[in-house]
Amino acid sequence: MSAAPVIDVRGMTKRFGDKLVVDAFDITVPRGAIYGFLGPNGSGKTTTIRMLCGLLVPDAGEGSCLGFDVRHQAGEIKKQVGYMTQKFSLYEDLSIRENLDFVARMYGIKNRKVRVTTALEDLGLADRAGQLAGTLSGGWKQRLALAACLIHDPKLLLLDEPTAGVDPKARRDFWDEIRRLSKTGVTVLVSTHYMDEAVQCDFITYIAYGKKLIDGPAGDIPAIVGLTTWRAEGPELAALETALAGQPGVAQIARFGSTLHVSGTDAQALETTVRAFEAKGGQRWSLQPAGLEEAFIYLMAGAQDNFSRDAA
Ligand SMILES: Nc1ncnc2c1ncn2[C@@H]1O[C@H](COP(=O)(O)OP(=O)(O)OP(=O)(O)O)[C@@H](O)[C@H]1O
Repeated sequence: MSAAPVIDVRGMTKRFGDKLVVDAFDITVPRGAIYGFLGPNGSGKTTTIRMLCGLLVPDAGEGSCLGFDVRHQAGEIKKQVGYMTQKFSLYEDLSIRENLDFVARMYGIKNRKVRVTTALEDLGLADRAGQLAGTLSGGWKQRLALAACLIHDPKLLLLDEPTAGVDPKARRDFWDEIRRLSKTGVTVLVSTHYMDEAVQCDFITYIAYGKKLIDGPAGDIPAIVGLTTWRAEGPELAALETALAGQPGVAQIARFGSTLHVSGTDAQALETTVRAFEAKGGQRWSLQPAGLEEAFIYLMAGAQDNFSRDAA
């Protein structure tokens, strides 16, 4: 029997004043999946996550999270979800151990001391358990935050831009941990602005202005976005890039190592442009299977603050 989805909601809607921040959002997240949540700043990702874990009451919409009704069983959901907020939300003037112990107390964990000690060991921080959280680097703070949101063994992790501002090595370590958790059956919904994180997800959903625009298995996203990509190799790529900008069919030019990937959604117009450049000689051109990287760059290229016009 296939397991029921861990999140299954429809029509989730939230307004703040007269601003429609999340507009009839649907999502179905299978058990054990890593689901990437992408979108420009201010597109409603945090608001959606907060509705899913019972911290915000939706104005409309229905469904379940971990088998509990999102509208009427928020208390149950909160107990069983691990939510890592965008901003470090632990106590900077408590030590690492004290922070974990505090969170473990809140969840009423049995064998609290043992659990905290295990979490410290898993975190690689057992030697520095007495260090104040406020003195940790960004990467270690993020690991501490992850350990805190795992202390009650949640079956669902909601991670809101968990690696913003941490270095690539810490990000890789973090993702190794996320993949390990996913293999044990933990389900993960993670919002991100990073391509190297998006490519690690099994599914991706993309929202803008509170509306879902794209949703599907990560491998299907390039086809859904509908990009055609041509690859140019050879000398003088910087000059080529400048010359290509704004040409018919060229929506995006991205440098990948020593090649240029030129993409657009109008395959015909793009090919006409590419053939014209090819005829001039200089670079070798080949059609490149559409990849998630190009699709991600394309989606995020329009990523300005969605509601910035309202702030004026
Ligand atoms: N409590 C609130 N009261 C009023 N407006 C809010 C509130 N919370 C969020 N907003 C607004 O709702 C919109 C969506 O915000 P949200 O934080 O959900 O977006 P986001 O996609 O998570 O953004 P980011 O990627 O920058 O974290 C923004 O315009 C934000 O200013």
